[in-house]
Order: sequence, then structure tokens, then C-alpha cells
Amino acid sequence: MFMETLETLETLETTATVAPHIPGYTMSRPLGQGSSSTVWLATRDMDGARFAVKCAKPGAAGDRATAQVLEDLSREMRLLSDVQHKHLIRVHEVLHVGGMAEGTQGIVMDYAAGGSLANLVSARGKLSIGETVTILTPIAQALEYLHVNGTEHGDVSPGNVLFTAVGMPLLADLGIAAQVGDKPQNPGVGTPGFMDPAADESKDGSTSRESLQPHRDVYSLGAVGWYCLTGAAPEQEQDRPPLSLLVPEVPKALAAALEAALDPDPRNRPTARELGTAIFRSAAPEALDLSGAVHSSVIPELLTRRETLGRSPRQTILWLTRWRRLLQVRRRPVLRRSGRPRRRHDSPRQDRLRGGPGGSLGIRLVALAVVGALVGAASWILWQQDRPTTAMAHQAAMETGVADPGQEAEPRDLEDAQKIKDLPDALSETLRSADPLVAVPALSAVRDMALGERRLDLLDSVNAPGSPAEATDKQLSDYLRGAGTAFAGLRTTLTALTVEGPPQPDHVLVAVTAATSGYEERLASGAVVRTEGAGKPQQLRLDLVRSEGRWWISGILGAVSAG
Ligand SMILES: Nc1ncnc2c1ncn2[C@@H]1O[C@H](COP(=O)(O)OP(=O)(O)OP(=O)(O)O)[C@@H](O)[C@H]1O
Repeated sequence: MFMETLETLETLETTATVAPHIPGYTMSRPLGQGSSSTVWLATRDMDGARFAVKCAKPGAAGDRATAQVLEDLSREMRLLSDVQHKHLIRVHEVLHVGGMAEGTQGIVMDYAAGGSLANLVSARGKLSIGETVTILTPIAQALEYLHVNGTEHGDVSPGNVLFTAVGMPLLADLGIAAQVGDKPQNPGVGTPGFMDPAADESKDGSTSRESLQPHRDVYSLGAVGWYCLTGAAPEQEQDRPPLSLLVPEVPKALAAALEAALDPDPRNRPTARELGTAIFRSAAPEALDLSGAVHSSVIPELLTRRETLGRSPRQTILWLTRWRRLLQVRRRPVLRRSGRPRRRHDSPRQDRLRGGPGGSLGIRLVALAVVGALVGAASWILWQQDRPTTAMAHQAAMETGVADPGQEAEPRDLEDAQKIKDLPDALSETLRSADPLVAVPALSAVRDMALGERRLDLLDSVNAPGSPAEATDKQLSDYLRGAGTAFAGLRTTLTALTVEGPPQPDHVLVAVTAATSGYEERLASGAVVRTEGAGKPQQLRLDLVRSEGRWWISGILGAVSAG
């Protein structure tokens, strides 16, 4: 359930109850409230790390007794401790909370700085098709994970879809989730507009495995998708116009997937996995623009924003300048759809993921001009990209079957294996290291080689396919191809490599200090067209995904202090 809107988000601070006291933490501001709890931003005194602390709202539980609210909280804690998925909010501890009702507990969990989907839509209205794909795909994956592990979420709704500062979606609030063998939880509790209308009919009170109804979550996710695209929850089937009437630009496959999820007959609905797959394949994911939808104090740490396509060059420059100032890192504009030649193994679906097989000539010229203008900057800075949020969707493509592994994995695998084999032995070995701190310098060295020797196809062995890093390097390689030049002598030195946050088996953030050497931009004849001095060291974070038995770069983010 969600109660706060963007307007109320900023005013929550003045209206929320007195901040709770938790030894070892300093409470900052309320982040949001549900029917039964208030969630506070808290800073851990020991190390300055920030968390969200969910505290029961005594006396404000409506028709649910406070005891029930507390039971839900401890239940949520137990459930969250049992599950681990990169798109599920992680819980750290449960603590006694003072300053409120006696005996109240607080769940200390990951802080989602990007706020909730409810806030986002309330601030911006309906979202784009690509943003919707970016949000729904990982949430479908989280649901699939829960369902496979015998858990039903029970309240998939806009208030429970949260975002990290880089716009990665996280599913929150397992307060009313049900597990195999549980008695049905809080019948009738959920978020109006997002609850499966068929649920009441199918409740039989049994406590067997059959009492789990994952199709209810599927309905809710379909409703959340509808909400993203239209700005409102779907009506009941008989009162609902087809999605394509409300959103004429919606791809047929996306409309069909969401409408199937909303089918009144649960037996006709896809599973969470099928729904995620269909959504992911329906359109290219796009970064979320969270900038207008978060508390003002959070804006400087956001790493998501709208793409530059569609803005005039002047608007783009002004806008980029503003963002550079905010982020205090040097960035380059991302111009999508820049006419990348097809890879041999590219499928039409990959074309769709990349936004189509080619952009207009105008866009390509602008892209080239911008790259040309920026090419004097150190290449690691050029590598920084602006759309980190799609990393998880690309990762989904490679890892979880949301993509079509049967169609893509094998040819890519073979081609990559061949390219790696052609590298010096030591390099190809370290490239395959399971340790991301070993693999990163190798990836960087291969990239230097690609740019320095104009072996541009090597970039395919560095960047995850379809990732923001690939899109950005593609502009650089297009420039080098067009100019017929290479960055001779380019060397990137990486120091202070550390893994940031808890590493996942298939996803990790590596913080590095990167400095580029001076280099000469040379034509194939050896003629030097430009000389570039050494770059200043830059603090970066590399977003890595693991696939095909090794690490790939999905995105380069500016350094942002975590926690
Ligand atoms: N980890 C978090 N980081 C940032 N904000 C959060 C976090 N968890 C919750 N919030 C904010 O607090 C709001 C309420 O949280 P939540 O839905 O978990 O409360 P609730 O009392 O369980 O709600 P209800 O019982 O009505 O479903 C969310 O919509 C969101 O805006």
C-alpha cells in the first residue's frame, strides 16, 4: 500500500510523528509511511552508513490491531532474512525502538534513495515505454525468485517498488507476504487497484502449498505496468479500454503481456518469469529520470536522468552542464540510436534492445560532432556513461533467461572465446579471473589495446552487450572508425580498487582511481593529428556483470559516496 505522494513526501517531515530513538543511529527524516508504519532515514553513527528504518505506527493501524502490526513487522523481518535477491530490499537487523510506543521494533534495511514508483508517477505522470520495461523486468525477476522459493509477496504496488540512487528497482514490503504452509495472510489486505479481484473467490483457507497464489502477484505486476504507462491503476476488466487505446505508442507485445497478466481468470495469466521475459523483449529499456521525484536533498546523489535525445544541442549542453555540476563528475552525453553496424550475431531483438538498427542521419551527425568535440578528454572519462539504470536489464538479458539465451549466448560465447584467445596469454587469463579486482585491470588493458591499436572489435569483449558502457564506447569507436585514427600509447592506470557494497555472484560495483597516460591520435599512416596530455586521476565506479564465465563492464559511474 502507499499513502504518500510527492507533495506529501516533502511535507512528511513536518507531519510525521516524533522521530524514534534507536541507539547507535541518528534519525534524519521520514521517508514515507504506509497504513501501519513510518519509514525513517537513519544514519549509523559508527560509520555514517545510511539505512531506512521501518517502525510500527502505534495507534495508526486502522482496523488492524497494533499487535498485528508488530507481528507483521517481525514476519517481514523473518521473511526478508530468508530471501536474497538483488532486486529485493535487504534487511540488516531488527532493533528495539524507543520514543514511540513501548515495545515497538524497527526493521533496519537498505535505504532506497530514489524513492518509490508512487512518488515517481505522482511527480511525473505516466512514464515512457522504456522506463516501464526498466522497472518491470527486475521486479518480475524478484517475484519469480520469491515464487520459486515458496513465497508470495501479496502487495506488489507502486508504493512498494523503490529505487536506488542509480535507479535500480527494488521490491519492498514483505509485511503481508505468505509462505508455503502459512495460513493465508491478512485476507483482503493489499493496495486497492493493484489487488487481484479474483483473489477473494479463490481463497479456500487451506494451509497447503496450494494456498500460495503467485498469480496474484502477477496480476499486481500487470497493474503496476498499467500504472506506469497510464498514470493510474487499471479498472476491472469490463470497464477497462484496451491499453493501446490509452497509450497508442505501446508496443503490441507489451500491451499483450500486461493484459494477459490482468486476465480475470488466473489460469490464463503468465508466470512471473514469462511475464518478465515478454516485457523485456517488448521494447528497449531506458534509464529512469528520477530527478523531479525525490526529496531535494537526494538530487545531488542521483545518477539517473533523462536521455539527451530529442533535446536541442543547446538545451543538451545547458542540461549536461547542470548535471555535471550536480554530480561533480565529468560526463558525456548519451545519444542513442547512433547507427551501429550490426554485429554478425545481432538478432532483431538485440536491435530492439539497442533502440533499432540505426538512427537518423541527423542524429548520427550530432553524435559524431559531440564525440569529436569531446574526444580530447581522457578516454576513461569518455567512458563514463549516463544511463546506469539499465544495467540490471542487460544483466537480465544475459543471466536469467529474461533474454533469449538459446538465440544469443552461444554465438557470442564462441566469438568472444576466439577474440580472447588471440590476446596475450597472461591477459586472456586475467580477463577470465573470477575475482573482479583482477578482471578489471585486464578489461581496462584490453580496452586500451582496442583504442590504441584500433582493434575496435575487442571492445565487444570488454562491455556487456546492450549495456550503457557498450553504447558509450560505440560512439568512441564510431569516431575512430570515421576519423581513421587510433589513440596510440594510451594506457590507463588503475589504483585503489575496491569492491563497493556486498558483491553478488553476478553483479558487483568496483570503485577505482583511474588515470590515463598521454597519447597521440594517429592515422594509420603514422601521422599524428593530435596529442593529448595525461589525464587527472578520476574516482570511478565500474558496474560489472558476470556472464559466460567472466566479468563484463556494464557501466561506468562517477564516484558517489555510499551509505
Ligand atoms: N527502504 C526504503 N528506502 C526508502 N524509502 C522507503 C523504504 N521502505 C519504505 N520506504 C518508503 O516508505 C513508504 C512506506 O513503506 P511500506 O510500504 O513498507 O510501509 P507499510 O506500513 O508496510 O505500508 P502498508 O502497510 O501500507 O503496505 C514506501 O512507500 C516508501 O515511500
